[in-house]
Amino acid sequence: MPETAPLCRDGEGPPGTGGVPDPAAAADRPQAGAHLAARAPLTALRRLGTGPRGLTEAEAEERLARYGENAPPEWHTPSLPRRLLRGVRDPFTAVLLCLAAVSTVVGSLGTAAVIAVLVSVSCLLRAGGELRADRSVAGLRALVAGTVTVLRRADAADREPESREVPVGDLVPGDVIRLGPGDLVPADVLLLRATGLVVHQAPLTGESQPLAKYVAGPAEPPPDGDTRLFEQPQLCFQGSSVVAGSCTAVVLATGADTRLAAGHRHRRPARSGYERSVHRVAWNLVRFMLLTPPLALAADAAVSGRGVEILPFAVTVAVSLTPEMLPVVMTAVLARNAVALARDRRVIVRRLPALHDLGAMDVLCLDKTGTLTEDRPVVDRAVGPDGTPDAEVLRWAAVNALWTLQLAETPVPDALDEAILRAAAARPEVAGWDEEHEGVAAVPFDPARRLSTAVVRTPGRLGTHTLVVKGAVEAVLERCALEEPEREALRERAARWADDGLRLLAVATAERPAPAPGKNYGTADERGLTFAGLVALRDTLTTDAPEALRALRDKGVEVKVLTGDHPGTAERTCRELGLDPAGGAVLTADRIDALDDRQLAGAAQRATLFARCTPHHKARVVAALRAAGRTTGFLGDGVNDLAALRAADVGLCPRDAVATVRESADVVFGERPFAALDETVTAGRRSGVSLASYLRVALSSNFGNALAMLVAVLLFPFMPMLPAQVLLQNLFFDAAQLTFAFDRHGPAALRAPAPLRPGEILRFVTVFGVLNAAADMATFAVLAATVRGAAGEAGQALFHAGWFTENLLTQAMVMVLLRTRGRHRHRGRPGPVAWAAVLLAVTGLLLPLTPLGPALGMVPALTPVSYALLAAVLGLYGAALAVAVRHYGRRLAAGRAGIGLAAGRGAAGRQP
Ligand SMILES: Nc1ncnc2c1ncn2[C@@H]1O[C@H](COP(=O)(O)OP(=O)(O)OP(=O)(O)O)[C@@H](O)[C@H]1O
Repeated sequence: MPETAPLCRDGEGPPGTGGVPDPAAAADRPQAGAHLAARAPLTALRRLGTGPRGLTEAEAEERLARYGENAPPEWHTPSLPRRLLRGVRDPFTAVLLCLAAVSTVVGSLGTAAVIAVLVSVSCLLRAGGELRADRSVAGLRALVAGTVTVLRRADAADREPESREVPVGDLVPGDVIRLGPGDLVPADVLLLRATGLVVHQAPLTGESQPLAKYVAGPAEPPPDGDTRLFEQPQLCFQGSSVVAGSCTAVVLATGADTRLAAGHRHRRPARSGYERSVHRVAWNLVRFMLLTPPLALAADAAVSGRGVEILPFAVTVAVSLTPEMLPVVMTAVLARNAVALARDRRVIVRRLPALHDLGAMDVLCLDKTGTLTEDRPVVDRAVGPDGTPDAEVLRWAAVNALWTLQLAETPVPDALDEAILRAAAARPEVAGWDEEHEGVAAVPFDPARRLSTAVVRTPGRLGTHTLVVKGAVEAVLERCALEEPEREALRERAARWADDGLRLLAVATAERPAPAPGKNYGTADERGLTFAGLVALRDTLTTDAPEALRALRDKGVEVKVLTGDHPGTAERTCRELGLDPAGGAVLTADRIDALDDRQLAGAAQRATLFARCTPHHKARVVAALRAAGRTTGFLGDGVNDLAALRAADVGLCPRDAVATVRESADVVFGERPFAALDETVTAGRRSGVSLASYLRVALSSNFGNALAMLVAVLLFPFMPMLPAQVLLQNLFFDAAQLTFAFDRHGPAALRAPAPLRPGEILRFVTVFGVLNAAADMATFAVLAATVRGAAGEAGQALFHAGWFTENLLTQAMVMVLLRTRGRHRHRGRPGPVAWAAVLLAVTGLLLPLTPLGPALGMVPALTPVSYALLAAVLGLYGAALAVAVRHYGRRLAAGRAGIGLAAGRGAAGRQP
């Protein structure tokens, strides 16, 4: 807050109008917010057919029927046709459609028809899967839907409104609501009163700097155009969040009429880290696919002089590279794990792809208060400047808590204020504290300033006001008129108590002459204060936190604590949790400030505890960890955690977190977070491992086949497989791969974070693709040597049948052997992938024998010698695959350990 920022005076809001709604005047449509905002609050209230005391229940009900539910735009899921259209925009589908067009032009209608079937099946499966997944997420979202504090009256005769919580969806234009720190602005609203209000409007404007909002004076010019509208001080919009301060406001527009809904229609959701990795792999493949037909044509023309007659085959090779089932498997895996988490552990995954990031997470940052502690602190003692018990200190602390709560109209007190009010109410030595003072002005608690201020009339001294300031020890002491040694001694006492695990608040007061009418208090008045004393509070650790954090560390997730609290208190908490803060040095906010981003990336990796953090520090630390290549999660519950939560790869919060945090989090825990943390991470890993398995299997098999076909077309004077055969076996392989969505994994595969590294996947695909192509080449050699008259039509039909069978058998083998990375094999009953592989192998063996075989140009009349030789090729390929997978798994493990060591050493060498 700037030094001159005003402290709001009580009663600055519009005077009451009697609140009788004027139905005849309620002609303004709710979306006409701009011109309503240009009017004085009273005129706007009248136009909306409401008053400062809100609507009656009957009016609210009638308006709800008229304007509909106040559902945020992201709750509206697109229809099936819209999803189908979106599926066509997928790069693979687009390439397939281009290839179908080329096939049609060159007269290969069969190929075009099969591609069309492939595209339709994959688009339908994908759209259906997405629809199901979105429905589940919408259902889960409803479980964490927020509420808002609204003023409503039972009927028109009822003069005093009741302030109560209603679901955000029930809000209607004309409702009068109250918002406090951490609240999400639930609709487009016009401020009636505001105290120190600061909102974050990034979801609407992209502007990351929070903006002060206040009730504009009559001299303010009216708004013109949308950009100005967001800057209007008296307007707040759905989707913004309250960073600090509080307000009473009237609802102008809800649901589809809000500015957020209007903007949302044109916005695409941002991609998660995991989605970006998949996208990178996909684009590499698309490039290869686009290169394939011209390459095949050119090479064939050079070697055997054939022309465009091989184009259908070249197109088919490109088609066979596509992992058509990628979107389907991805959506199905995510939805399945998310639904299981919600059902079994009451964990709600609000953004499905976040589950992958959770699986890849290797560092989890936690805020202390409310997450690691129970958030029900109790006052332990209150002492004066000399360290002896002093009831006056508790009295002033309670006065501050009461009046900041009342004047700032914060909907609920925070845990520390609540504890102070409880203690003051229970102690006879401070009896009457709540009647002695009358509040004048207040600035509620702000985590960036770390203090709150109330101004009260001084009893018995007309024209004198008392400023009561309460907050973090350092923040209050630096505003007190103290000699340096005295200040230092107080700091040391606070540090000693903090080491004992006590949470400390300092209290200071100052008497000031009441300002002249029209003049406000400013933050500059919070100087030269008289130190009153310290209030010490005790907080207990969440019982299941130590065990859950140990389990997490055993799974390779590093734990770091980021807190606004005193380093001593936080260090003690860390020790009780089994974390060793001293091992990596405690980073306090002032040390963080002294580091640039690069230095912070190193220091943040080493430290376990970050104390005295403002929201900005927490976000910087999270961003620094991400910049250092760590997949970072953040678990927090307060408004001071919001920026960090948004900066993290994956944001987590408990269900009772403040509304903005709940809306920004990717994962919301329905019950105690630590009871379900382990399983949530495991579910994330399960989906990450499933998807990586699918990519490994699909891509290396497709790549190997394409490579073999390209070489074969150059070696043989005929096509090694007819386009229809390639596409059919592609279809069978695709169908079998759908089972990856239901794959089971052994504990070993889930023991470490499961990131998707595009480079690693592409290297794997290249190595195993070449191995696959080598097996195919060996098959060609066997068939060429044993099939007599291969150049003739009958010989070709034999050749095709032989390769068709061998190809499906190798694909089945790849599904089983490349599914895991050697060491991670799941032991026990065969899972769905194994069964699908068996079915695929049986199809490969039997299909050429059915009437479909000859219809597709295959005659399976191979000699026993051919069969024996093909079996030998398969056996050798299987053995080579098993050895390569084992070797690869070992190298990967060694490489990761090496990387880990190197990073650790490097980081240790760089001191900030
Ligand atoms: N209601 C309050 N009034 C005055 N001072 C407060 C109040 N709440 C917190 N403080 C002070 O401000 C400091 C920072 O508070 P903040 O809410 O940012 O973090 P925290 O609650 O200490 O920890 P965490 O970041 O783990 O949630 C607190 O340690 C405390 O000293």
